[in-house]
Amino acid sequence: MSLTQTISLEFFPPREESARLKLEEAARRLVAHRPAYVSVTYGAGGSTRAGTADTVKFMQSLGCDTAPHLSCIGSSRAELVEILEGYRAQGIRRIVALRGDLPSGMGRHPGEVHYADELVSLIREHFGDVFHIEVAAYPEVHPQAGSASKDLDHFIGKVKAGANGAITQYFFNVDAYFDFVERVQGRGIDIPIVPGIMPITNYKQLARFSNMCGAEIPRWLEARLVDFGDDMASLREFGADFVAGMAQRLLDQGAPGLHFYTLNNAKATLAVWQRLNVA
Ligand SMILES: NC(=O)C1=CN([C@@H]2O[C@H](COP(=O)(O)OP(=O)(O)OC[C@H]3O[C@@H](n4cnc5c(N)ncnc54)[C@H](O)[C@@H]3O)[C@@H](O)[C@H]2O)C=CC1
Ligand SMILES: Nc1nc(=O)c2c([nH]1)NC[C@@H]1CN(c3ccc(C(=O)N[C@@H](CCC(=O)O)C(=O)O)cc3)CN21
Repeated sequence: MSLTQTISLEFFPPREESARLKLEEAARRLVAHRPAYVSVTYGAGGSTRAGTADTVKFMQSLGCDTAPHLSCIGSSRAELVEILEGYRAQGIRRIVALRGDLPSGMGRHPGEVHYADELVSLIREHFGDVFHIEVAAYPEVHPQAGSASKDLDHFIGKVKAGANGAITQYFFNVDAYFDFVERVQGRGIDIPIVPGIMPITNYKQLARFSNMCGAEIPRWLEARLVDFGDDMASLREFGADFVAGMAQRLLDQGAPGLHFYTLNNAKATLAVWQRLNVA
């Protein structure tokens, strides 16, 4: 790793007491390695806005630079501004600005702010440069995008609206990442685009989520993962080797850092780090 490459972590708000203890333990273990910042999801997997606020406070209590995710879908401008005012008052200076996932079965989504670029504009309009803003990027193309080029245009729109950096959807094809970065740079944009890294610990869960969010599991990788069946220990070992190999190539070929989707599980992320030589 070079000195400028950053490691950041993502957590999600727990839904119940046992999950809260798990999150707190995982966060303490991972934060000991001093990530550049941590992010906390909003609305993912049935979590609530209050859950994000609590988890954000907990991460701040550990001394972390903390970036709450903020989804705009279904919220009014006034609600979004109110949330941001609260964050500013509690010392938050970094936001991950997202559209958010559409509740399934809905057609055109309600609310006043429909896409992430409008949320970025709203933040800049009301708060100037108070917040450092990260947005999402899709090296394998967002599943709801009309085309790869339209998706790229929408990404550029978010940057022009004022985003400082981007975190990618997870992927298992390194070439897709570098192709995306090249296309963005070809449009004269040079914000850091940090690969989002998903540890592999559970094939069925990974397959379900990947199908939903449009991340491709390459055929050969899927076949290898399926082969482990119920042998979770071997699958985790193979998964950590694979993800670490990919992460190392990303760093070696110039990615500006790595953002780990920890899923509130310290072990899986630590297993990748051990193989990476970053601790
Ligand atoms: N780092 C993270 O937390 C990541 C989160 N996600 C999730 O993915 C979901 C999608 O959010 P974002 O990427 O922020 O949404 P976005 O608003 O940037 O894009 C969503 C979709 O709408 C299209 N689109 C964007 N602007 C448009 C416009 N003006 N007109 C027509 N179509 C437009 C895009 O091409 C894309 O298909 C979020 O729920 C987010 O949580 C995905 C990847 C990484
Ligand atoms: N479209 C989309 N929405 C998101 O919320 C999102 C992304 N993409 N990509 C990046 C990260 C990854 N996120 C994820 C990825 C997987 C699970 C997942 O597998 N959840 C489990 C439950 C996890 C647990 O409770 O331990 C599940 O079965 O759905 C959750 C959030 C959240 N982020």
